[in-house]
Amino acid sequence: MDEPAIREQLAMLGASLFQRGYSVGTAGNISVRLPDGYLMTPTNSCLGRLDPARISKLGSDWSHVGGDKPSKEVFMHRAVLTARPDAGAVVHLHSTYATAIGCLAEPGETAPIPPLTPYFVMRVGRSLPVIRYYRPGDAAMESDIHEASRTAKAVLLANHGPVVSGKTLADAVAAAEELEESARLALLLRGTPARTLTPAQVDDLLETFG
Ligand SMILES: O=C(O)[C@@H](O)C(=O)COP(=O)(O)O
Ligand SMILES: [Zn+2]
Repeated sequence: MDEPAIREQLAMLGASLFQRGYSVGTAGNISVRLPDGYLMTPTNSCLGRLDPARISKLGSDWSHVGGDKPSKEVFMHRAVLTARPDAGAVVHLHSTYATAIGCLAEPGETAPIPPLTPYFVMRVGRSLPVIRYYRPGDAAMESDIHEASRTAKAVLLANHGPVVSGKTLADAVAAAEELEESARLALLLRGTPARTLTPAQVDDLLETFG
């Protein structure tokens, strides 16, 4: 896909997330890797009303080269995209159930959502590291997120929300949606003797689809 098509897709998927309640107000931000840099949602923009032409463009050195002022979370996105060379996009949301889990889990935990269903394992993977609280936009979060992202497709920011990567923008959005539904399921089943997938079943999924 060329850059104009990616800009259109970003606006379309942002609107889709917004319309289905995965993002409210001006919460969340999205980045996409390009051959010559990155696209990023502008700061204080609503994912539901992105103008493709005004989406921020950053150069390969992450400097702002076009469009509106980028999200204040450039460091968050840079942390993931530099740790995961195969990742083409990053989606950060404040989706309700994942954020709730991020308020319950201890920083340092790596599996705050149990492997209840195959699709969670297939989309998000074995681990979802919980990163300690940082003030939104704090550049200090970059090294923690970078380190955790070397071995995890997604991380959960304590008391803030999920940060999810994917090979493509569509993959990252699908994984963010799956993470939210799995968080919802985990909270629905909290305190019950729900059966989880076994380690062997998780291994089998990752070997087959990972
Ligand atoms: O939580 C925050 O403030 C940010 O992480 C966020 O979600 C929106 O910030 P901008 O992308 O700068 O609008
Ligand atoms: Zn945020």
